[in-house]
Amino acid sequence: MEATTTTKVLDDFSLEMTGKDVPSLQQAAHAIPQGTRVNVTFLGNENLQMRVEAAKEVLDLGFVPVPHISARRLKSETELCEFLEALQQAGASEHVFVVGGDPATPEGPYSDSLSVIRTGILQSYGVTEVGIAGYPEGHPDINTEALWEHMEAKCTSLAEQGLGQVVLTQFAFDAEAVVAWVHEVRSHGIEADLRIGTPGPAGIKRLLGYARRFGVGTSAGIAKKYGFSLTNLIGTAGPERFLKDMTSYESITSASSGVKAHFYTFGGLAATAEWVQDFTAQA
Ligand SMILES: NC(=O)C1=CN([C@@H]2O[C@H](COP(=O)(O)OP(=O)(O)OC[C@H]3O[C@@H](n4cnc5c(N)ncnc54)[C@H](O)[C@@H]3O)[C@@H](O)[C@H]2O)C=CC1
Ligand SMILES: Nc1nc(=O)c2c([nH]1)NC[C@@H]1CN(c3ccc(C(=O)N[C@@H](CCC(=O)O)C(=O)O)cc3)CN21
Repeated sequence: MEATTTTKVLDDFSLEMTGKDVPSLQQAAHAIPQGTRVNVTFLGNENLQMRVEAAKEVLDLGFVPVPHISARRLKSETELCEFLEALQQAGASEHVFVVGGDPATPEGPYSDSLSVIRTGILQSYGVTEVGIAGYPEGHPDINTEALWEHMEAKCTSLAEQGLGQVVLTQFAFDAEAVVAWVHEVRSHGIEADLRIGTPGPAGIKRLLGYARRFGVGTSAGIAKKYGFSLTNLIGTAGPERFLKDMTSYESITSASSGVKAHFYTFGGLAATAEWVQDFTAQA
């Protein structure tokens, strides 16, 4: 009974890969349902060609590519247009995720995702749906009020442009924080689907490293939620407990919740895909 509701958020789950993960995606493909959305990150150490080739491979393997666009990493409007053009030619421009980007100073004309959305040029390259970021555990450098203001402004602009919207969250470890955040999103009148960033199974050291890098939670808090000891970091940890805790709330599992899981794979695409497969089969 409990397992069935837990796995409901795994229906139509999505995954994330980097441009370097193309061989891993090929290896993992057997374990991923056709039509699954696969997001392609926009990392500073990868280029347009790698991002486009990854999106194309996602498509060729029968999945739905969701390329990321990092506003602050774009050096010019030309770079934005070149990327969108290449994606459109590959048939991979329908869904995109537009995010601010980590550079402390913007590298070009866009200081935030709203300015990319407001250019109004996304749909001229075949974009029909835009993902935006959400932060159930807050953001280390952006105050919470600004996050809500920007989320509302982005949703308004997308609606005005007739573009679909989905909120994809930063990965989280605290199920209660996610549940509270889902309520808050809805109380802001935002009806978009919510894809909850979930860490795929990974070595504990690696998980804590990514959490520190992106300012999510604290090691002590994560250890407590996941039930491991900070004195022994050997071994891997998966999101079983996080998903079970989150889906013990009807607001998450009800048919109208619009809540789905999105897995950050942290270099373990096949491990994550197989984990979802096993977890669903055991339920
Ligand atoms: N959620 C995720 O999966 C990912 C999140 N990020 C990071 O999330 C942050 C914000 O992205 P969005 O939510 O799209 O915000 P946004 O672009 O909608 O901006 C919201 C507010 O935060 C400010 N801001 C944006 N990026 C900033 C930064 N790096 N440093 C300081 N202030 C910043 C903007 O000027 C604006 O006032 C960025 O740092 C981004 O790199 C990056 C990649 C993936
Ligand atoms: N603020 C913020 N910025 C981000 O860039 C970001 C987030 N948050 N949240 C999670 C996603 C996941 N992201 C990433 C970023 C880098 C790798 C990465 O460095 N991968 C290695 C290979 C894997 C490894 O060895 O750990 C690589 O070489 O690219 C993976 C996922 C980026 N993302």
